[in-house]
Amino acid sequence: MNELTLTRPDDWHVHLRDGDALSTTCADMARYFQRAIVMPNLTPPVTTVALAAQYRDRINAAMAGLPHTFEPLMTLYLTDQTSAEEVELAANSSHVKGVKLYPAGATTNSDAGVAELDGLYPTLEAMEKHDLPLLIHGEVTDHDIDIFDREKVFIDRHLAPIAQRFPCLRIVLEHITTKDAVDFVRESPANVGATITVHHLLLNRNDMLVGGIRPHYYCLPILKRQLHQAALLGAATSGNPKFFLGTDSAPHTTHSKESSCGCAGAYTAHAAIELYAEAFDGENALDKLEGFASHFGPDFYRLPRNTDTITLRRETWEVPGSLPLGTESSLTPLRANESVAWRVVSAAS
Ligand SMILES: NC(=O)N[C@@H](CC(=O)O)C(=O)O
Ligand SMILES: [Zn+2]
Ligand SMILES: [Zn+2]
Repeated sequence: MNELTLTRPDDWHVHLRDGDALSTTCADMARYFQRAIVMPNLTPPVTTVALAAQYRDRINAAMAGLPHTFEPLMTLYLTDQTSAEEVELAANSSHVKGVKLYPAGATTNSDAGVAELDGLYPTLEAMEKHDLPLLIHGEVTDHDIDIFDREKVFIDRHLAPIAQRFPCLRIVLEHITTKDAVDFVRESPANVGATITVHHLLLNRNDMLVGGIRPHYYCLPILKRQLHQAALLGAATSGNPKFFLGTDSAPHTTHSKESSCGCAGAYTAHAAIELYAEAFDGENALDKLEGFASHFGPDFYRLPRNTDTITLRRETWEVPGSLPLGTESSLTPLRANESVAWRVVSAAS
């Protein structure tokens, strides 16, 4: 297959950042995605419906003048202080589509996250009652737990009990990286789903660490061994509607990643749907891309599927070595100075 037409896709997990950065992060997202679930890990974090509305306005303002715009779907950052009233307000708002749980210290800008998960139960009860999805960065932060085991231990210690106690709560385990996560989600009821990034489909820890350390492949949860990558590819291309597209495109300046203590996050928004096409092509599963990229996400979030299409063609193009991040900074995108095998040739609307 050399050409593929899909319902226009959406991205169910992205970091757009704020301020000046929005001018480039939004433009990259608006290339082909119609909607995106926007992560709330700003400094300070987006903790209320009012702050989310202001952030959405800044995103929409940054898109003025673009040929195509996308619709930002906002999220709240869950803290020990998130009240049942705020949850109800969010559920009744038109713009907030989920609440994001970051275990304190688990990832970039998660210092305000939750330290004691048991204390959250009244908030989760309100979310279940008002049918507001819980989105999770699923890693424990205990110092004695090896970084490669943190997702599995989170599932065993925290996610399994939460899913059991709140059987009607819709849960998205974000950016899954292990066979353990695939198995947990697959075996859970239909209210538990997962997003999968394109970098976790295309790479494993050997790509990051053999022959030299590649800081632009460093993200959290960290790339795992090849058997986990294979399980993710299997899940994404299975046609199971529990698994859907979430890029976790997370810009950091080149300078802050190429450092003695580099930041976690991979930038993929410049080539996201094209790289997913490569990953699915590698599995001979291009026929499964549309479900994963364009159908299962809106179905899970109970939003309408998009009605227009994009067309990809097998055609090689080069990714620049550096891209602007806002007007002042630059970042190193995934595949910098290398080629991508698929290109979008038309986006009808
Ligand atoms: N994935 C990452 O490595 N980084 C994300 C945060 C996150 O999604 O955990 C970021 O905001 O930079
Ligand atoms: Zn995360
Ligand atoms: Zn993320």
